[in-house]
Amino acid sequence: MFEICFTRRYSMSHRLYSLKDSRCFVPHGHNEFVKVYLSRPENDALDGDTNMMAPFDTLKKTWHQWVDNHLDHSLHLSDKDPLIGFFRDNEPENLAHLLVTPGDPTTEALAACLFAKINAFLNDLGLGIVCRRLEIEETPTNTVIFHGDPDKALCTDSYPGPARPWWKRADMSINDLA
Ligand SMILES: Nc1nc2c(c(=O)[nH]1)N=C([C@H](O)[C@H](O)COP(=O)(O)OP(=O)(O)OP(=O)(O)O)CN2
Repeated sequence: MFEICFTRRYSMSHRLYSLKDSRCFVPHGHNEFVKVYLSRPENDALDGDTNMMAPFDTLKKTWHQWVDNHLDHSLHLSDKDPLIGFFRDNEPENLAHLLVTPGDPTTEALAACLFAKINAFLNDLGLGIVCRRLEIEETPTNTVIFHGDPDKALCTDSYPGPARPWWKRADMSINDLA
C-alpha cells in the first residue's frame, strides 16, 4: 500500500481552561507541525502511465490553504472558555481567528478535529483517497498521533455548535461562532 505524507507548519496559541492550577491555563503558544498520511484503500494499483495516486498539488492544495490562512496564528479555546465571550463583546472582528474545540484545546482534541477536517476536504475530491493517520508535533518533545474515528474520540455532548461542526465541513471555518 502507498501512503503519501504531507507536512505543514503553523503557529498557534491556546489555553487549557480545565487545568486551572496549571501553567497551561495561561494562554501560550507553539510552533506546531501537522503530518497527514493519505492512502487509497480500495484501489492501490498504479496505472502504468501517470503512476500517481493523484498529483500532490491536487491532494494538498485546499488543506494547505486552510492551514496557512486559517489555522496559522489562530487562538484555540474550549467551547466553555469565557474568553470567547470577551472576544464577542470587545473584539468581534477577531472571532474568526478563534479555533474552538469541544472541551479543552489539547493536542489530542486538535488532532481529532484536524483528522476530520482533512477527510472532509478529501471526500470532496471524490478520488477515494483518505487520511488514515495524522500527527501533530506540539513541541520538539511532544507529538500526538491520531487514527480512527473522530466521532468516537471527541466528546461533543455539550458543544453548542451545529450537528455538522466546523471540523466536519469542507470549508475554511475553524469555529461555529458566526
Ligand atoms: N495530554 C496532553 N498534555 C498536555 C498538553 C496536551 O495537549 N495534551 N499540552 C500541554 C501544554 O500545551 C504545554 O505547553 C506543553 O507541554 P509540556 O510537556 O509542559 O511542554 P515542555 O516543552 O515544557 O516539555 P519538555 O518535556 O520540558 O520538553 C501540557 N500537557
